[in-house]
Amino acid sequence: MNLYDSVQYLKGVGPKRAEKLKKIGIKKIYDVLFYFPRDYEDRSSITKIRDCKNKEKVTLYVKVSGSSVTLRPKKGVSITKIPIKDDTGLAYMVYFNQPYINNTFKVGDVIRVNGRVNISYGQIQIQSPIYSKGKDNSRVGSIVPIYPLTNKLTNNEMIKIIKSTIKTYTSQLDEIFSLKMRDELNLISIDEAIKNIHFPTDRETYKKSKYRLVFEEFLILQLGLFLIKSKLRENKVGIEFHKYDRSEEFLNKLPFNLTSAQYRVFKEIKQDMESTKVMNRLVQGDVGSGKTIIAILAMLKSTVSGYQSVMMAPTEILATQHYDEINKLLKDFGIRCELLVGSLSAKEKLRILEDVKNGNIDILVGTHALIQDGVDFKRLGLAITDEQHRFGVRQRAKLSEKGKTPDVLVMTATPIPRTLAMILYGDLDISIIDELPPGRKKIDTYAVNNTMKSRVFDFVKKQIVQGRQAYIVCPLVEESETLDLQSATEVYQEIDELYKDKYSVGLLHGKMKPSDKEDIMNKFKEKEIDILVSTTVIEVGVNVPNSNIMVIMNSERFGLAQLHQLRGRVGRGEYKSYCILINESKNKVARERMRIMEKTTDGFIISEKDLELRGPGEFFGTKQHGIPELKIANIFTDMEILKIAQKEAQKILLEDATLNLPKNIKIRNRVDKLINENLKEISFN
Ligand SMILES: Nc1ncnc2c1ncn2[C@@H]1O[C@H](COP(=O)(O)OP(=O)(O)OP(=O)(O)O)[C@@H](O)[C@H]1O
Repeated sequence: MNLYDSVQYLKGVGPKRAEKLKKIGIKKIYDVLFYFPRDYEDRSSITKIRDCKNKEKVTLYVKVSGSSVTLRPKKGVSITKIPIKDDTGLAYMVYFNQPYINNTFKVGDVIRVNGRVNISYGQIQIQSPIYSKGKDNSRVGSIVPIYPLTNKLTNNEMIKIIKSTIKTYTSQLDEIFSLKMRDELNLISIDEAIKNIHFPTDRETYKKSKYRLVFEEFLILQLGLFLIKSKLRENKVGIEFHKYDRSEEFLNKLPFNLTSAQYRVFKEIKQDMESTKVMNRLVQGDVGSGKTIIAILAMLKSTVSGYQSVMMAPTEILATQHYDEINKLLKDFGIRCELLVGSLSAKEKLRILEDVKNGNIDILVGTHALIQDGVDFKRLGLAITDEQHRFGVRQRAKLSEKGKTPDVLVMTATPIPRTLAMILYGDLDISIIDELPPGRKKIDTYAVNNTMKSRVFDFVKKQIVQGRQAYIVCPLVEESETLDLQSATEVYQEIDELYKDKYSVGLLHGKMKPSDKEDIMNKFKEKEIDILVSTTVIEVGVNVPNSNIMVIMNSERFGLAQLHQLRGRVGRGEYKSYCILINESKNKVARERMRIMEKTTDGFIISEKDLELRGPGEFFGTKQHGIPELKIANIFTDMEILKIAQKEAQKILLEDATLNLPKNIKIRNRVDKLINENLKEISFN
C-alpha cells in the first residue's frame, strides 16, 4: 500500500472509521500524516504526590498500592477509588460511575496517570485520570497532541491511527528539498518533521518540525502564485496601448503637480499598458495619496488608443464621486463617461447599455451593477476596481471577463504590509504610492472619554463658525444595519437638537435610497449641510476638502485600518484638520489602539499594529481573497518564516523560472498539485 491509498485500508480503521475521517478531510493515508494537532498537552513532566496542588493538572508516575474500593452512595451512582503510591506519598485515583475500572488495575502495576488534583479532607485524589501502562506513553508521559476533531472521533483514536501510520508510512514520504538546500536553510527532513509535529519529544524538536513544515507550505504557495503570475503573462497577448496618450496635456491642465510617487506608479502602469503583456497591477496607496488621478490617467491612455475603460467602486457614493471627478478632469478631452448604478431607471440603464455596446461610451463607472449580464463592451481595454478589499477575486475576474484581454488595475487604500500583500495578491504586480501630496497637514487626533462629548461638540461648533464642515460617525453596532441605523438616528437627533436653527445637520446611512444618499452627499459637497451624521458608508474614498473635523463615536468598536480610513476623510484641503475619537476603552488593548491612532497617521504602521493587536481573523478575512486554507502556516503569526520562504522562492525561480531543472522536479510536482487543487480560482482569472 502506498500513501495515496484510501485510509480505509489502514490497520485499525475500516469503512466505518474511514467515513468519520472523511468528514474531517482525511481520505488518503497521506492526509493522516498531514492532519496536524491544534494544540499539545505536556504530560511528560512528572509531579511527585507530595507536590500535588489542589485543582492542578498533574502527571504522576506511581504504583498501584492496594485493591480498589467501590462505594455506592446513591442508587445509580458509584465511586471507585484506587490507591496509588510513589516514594513521597499516597493518593487515590477516583472514577465516577465506572465500576468496571476495577478490572483494569492490579496491585503492583506501574502506571502513569494524568488528571486534575482534588484535595478532599487532606486526601489527594486524582479525578477520572487517564493512564498508560508499561512502555506505552502515548497518552500519558509525553507531550500529547490534541487534534481538531468532531465529536464522533476521540483524540485517543486519532492518536492511535496517526501513530501506526507514522510507523509504517513516513519512510515513503517524498523529500522535496535537496540536502544542500536543507543544510542552507536549516530544515530537518520531512519524516523527522512529520514524526515530531505529532509526537514531539521536547520543545526544540517541535519548533524545528514546525519550522520545516511552515516553510514548506509557504514556499510551495509562493511558487504557485509566482508561476500563475508568469503564466498569466505568457499565455495571453494583451493590448499594446499607444505611447501617445495625452498625459502631458492632462497634467499641464491639473492645478497641482503629481508627487514623485504618483509619477513612478503611473510610469509602471504605462510600461505595462504599452507592452503586449496583460497588466495585472495593484496600486496601494494610503488614504488621500491620490490614487484617483492615476486611474484617470490610465483611462485616458486607454481612450486615446481607441479602447473603452470600466471602473468599479464598492458604493454608489464613491462611484458617483469618481464619475464627477472624471467628467471634471476630462471635460476638454472629448471623452464620454457614464455612470451605471443599481438605482438608474430602466430606461436610462437601457440607453447606457446600448451605448456601451456600440462603443459610444468611452468610460463606464459604476458599482456591482457593472458585472451583471447584459453589460457588454465593444472594445474593453482597461478594467479598474477600486477598494479591492471589498470585492473578491471572483468579482474582479468577472469584470475583466467583460473584455477579451483587458489590462487590469486594482486600487486599494488598505495599506498591507508588503510580505502579506505578496500572498494576498500574489497574482498581481504591486505599485505603492508611498507619499502624500505636499502641504497636507498632520491631522491632530485626540482620543477622549465619553464624558468629554459636550466639549467636543463645542469644538465642532467653533470650526463651523469658521466656515468648515464636520463628519460625525456613529458607532458600528455588530454588523447589524438596523441597529447601526438606530444608533445613527439617535446621534442625529441629539446633534440636530443641539445645533437647531443655526446649522444644518444631515443624516446618511446605508439603508437610504441611493438617490437620497446622493442628494445628501451633494448638499454636503455644496456646503448646504454643515454637519454630516453618518454610519460607515462614508468610510471609503469620500472627498470633501472643506470638511476638517471628524468625530467618531464609540471608536473602540472600529478596527484601526477602518479608523484610519475614516480619518482620511478630513485633511484633504488647506485647513488644519482634527479627528476626535470618542471612546469607552476599558481594556489595555483598546487603549493601546487609540494611542496608536493619536501617535501616527501612517497607514502602513497602523495596519501592522492592527494586525498585531487584533490578530489574524479580524484584520480581514483571508477567504474572500481566494487564498487556499493553509494547513499549518499562519500568514500573520509566521510572518518571519514567510519572508524567508519568499526570498527562497525568488532565488529558485531566478535560476529556474519554470521549475524544470531535475533538482526542482519534486518541488514542481507539489506546486502543480497546489495549483490544480487550490489555486484554480486565481489561475482562471
Ligand atoms: N499630487 C497632488 N497634489 C495635490 N493634490 C492632489 C495630488 N494628487 C491628488 N490630489 C488631490 O488629493 C485629493 C485626494 O485624492 P484621491 O481622492 O485620489 O485620493 P485617494 O488616494 O483616492 O484617497 P482615498 O483612498 O482616501 O480615496 C483629491 O482632492 C485630489 O484632487
